[in-house]
Amino acid sequence: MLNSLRSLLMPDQIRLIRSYLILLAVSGLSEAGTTLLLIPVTQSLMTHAYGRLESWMIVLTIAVVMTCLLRYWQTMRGLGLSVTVLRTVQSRLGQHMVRLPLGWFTREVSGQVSRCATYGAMGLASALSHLLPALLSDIAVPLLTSGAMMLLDWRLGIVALGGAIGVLAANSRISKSIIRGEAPSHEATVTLNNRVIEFARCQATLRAFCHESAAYKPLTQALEAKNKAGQSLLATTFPKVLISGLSVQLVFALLVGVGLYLTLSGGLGVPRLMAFLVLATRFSGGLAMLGARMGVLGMIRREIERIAAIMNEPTLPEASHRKNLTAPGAISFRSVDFGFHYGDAILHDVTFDVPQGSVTGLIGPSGAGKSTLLKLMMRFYDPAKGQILINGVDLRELPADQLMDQIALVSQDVFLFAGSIEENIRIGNPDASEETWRHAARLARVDALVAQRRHGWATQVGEGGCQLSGGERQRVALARALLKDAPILLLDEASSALDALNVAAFQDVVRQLRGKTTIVMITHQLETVMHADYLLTIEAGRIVERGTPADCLTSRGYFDRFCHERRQALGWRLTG
Ligand SMILES: Nc1ncnc2c1ncn2[C@@H]1O[C@H](COP(=O)(O)OP(=O)(O)OP(=O)(O)O)[C@@H](O)[C@H]1O
Repeated sequence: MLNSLRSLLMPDQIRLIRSYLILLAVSGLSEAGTTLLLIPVTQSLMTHAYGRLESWMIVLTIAVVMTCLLRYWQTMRGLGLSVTVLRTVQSRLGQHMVRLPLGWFTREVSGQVSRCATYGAMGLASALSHLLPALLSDIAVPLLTSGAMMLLDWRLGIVALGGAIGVLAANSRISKSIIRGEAPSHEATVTLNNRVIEFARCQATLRAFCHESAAYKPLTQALEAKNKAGQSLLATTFPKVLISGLSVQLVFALLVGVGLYLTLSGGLGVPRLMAFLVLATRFSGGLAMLGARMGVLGMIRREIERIAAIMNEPTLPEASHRKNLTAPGAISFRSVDFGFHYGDAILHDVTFDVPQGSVTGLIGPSGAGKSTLLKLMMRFYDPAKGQILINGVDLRELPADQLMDQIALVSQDVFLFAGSIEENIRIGNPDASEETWRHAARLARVDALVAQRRHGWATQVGEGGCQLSGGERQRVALARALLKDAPILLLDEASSALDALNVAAFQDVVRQLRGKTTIVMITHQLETVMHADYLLTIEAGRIVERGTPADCLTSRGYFDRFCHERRQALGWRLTG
């Protein structure tokens, strides 16, 4: 467990946990020692030795006060530590996830991640502040009380120790089998989380295609599966918990029986029997709690292992030193092969150069691999073979932040953060002056859209930008990308959702940046393509044409067909 914790926490936090454990042990010993003082107190009481009783009562009072103070100190330390640990685990999880290859973020991990970041991290934090103190005290109490019984009569001590070992061994087996049985319930919970996220995200599609979105079948099935898994966990756990409780009661009965037998046979006086019964009650209470908490600890250990498994997912190897990029903006692909999954090739032997400051149009049929090329330029994935270079430097040799400084992206699926239009644009460069960001917004024609809104720049865009139209979202995203002022601008279908007027405005932006910024754009707009300096045509993951639009036309391949189809469509629209 400590090993898993090491991968989640900072070394100084591990040290803090160690010193906290020592404090817990001291506090647990103090509590158990206080319990032990009940022996002389009870004995003095039973033998009417009131003088000694008074002295023992003073010692007991001091011990109780000390235990309370230690408890208070330990509680405060525990709470502070649990808050720190919760924050650390959640932020390290976040930091790690931004370095994972995008391929890891399939839909099916969102439920697992959200469970780990909330339930798992909270479980770990509360284990430190609540479970561990109780657990240590549960360990200390049976240990010390059985030691005290040993002092009263060695036979009682032996029975207590033997009983404790038997109960703990049984409980360890029981908690292991409960944890094994919990796996299907955990899987069902993760699946349910995934379905709930999907249900919330895909409401529009659900309403359009499912007559009753409330009865979305995969969600209903996931709920049923979760219920079934929960019930079956309960059914298998209940008898085990019962056995665990019974085993403690058996040990208690055995202790009482042996105590009574020893008293009746004259081996133990009544005052000692009374002291023993007090100890036996405390002993069995502690033992019962220990059994229950061992099970909870096992569950939390599983949660820690699940978080650690995410933290151990290999990140994309990253260079630590920034490189000197003398003329940033040039992009080169050298014999690149790529597939999202092992053995599944999407791009084959892709080689091309994009000169610095040029405008390059990327065209090709749907599914040919155009967006994948842009994702590789952003290093969302590494190629299986070959090299991708920016200004002659392999992407793998650039630290992630330096690479991200080089590139701005307007993707196919524009994502805006819940907040105002202004905030969404300023994400592109939070330090930009008002004049600069407004200039970027004007270039992307966001000012026109803002002019129609009552709240102007403060207009809220909603989660993911849902309160804006597709074209409006793209203009805000374009302004954000322009504000970043990166040497490379990648545009993926950025004009597909814009109307004719906005397409023209969009082309204006491209014209304005030509020569200063390297632009690679995926577009299906004929006019935009014709204004590109160079074209790259990709079919089935292979570059089949490259050169100026005029060069590509002469090869009478995909680009020729593309122009023909667009002109026909235009003619159809004009006459239809
Ligand atoms: N995350 C992914 N995992 C597995 N396969 C993927 C993934 N993303 C894309 N693909 C597959 O890779 C291929 C290329 O996809 P890509 O999105 O690059 O095509 P595209 O040329 O941009 O298409 P479009 O013009 O329709 O957007 C497709 O067959 C697609 O199914």
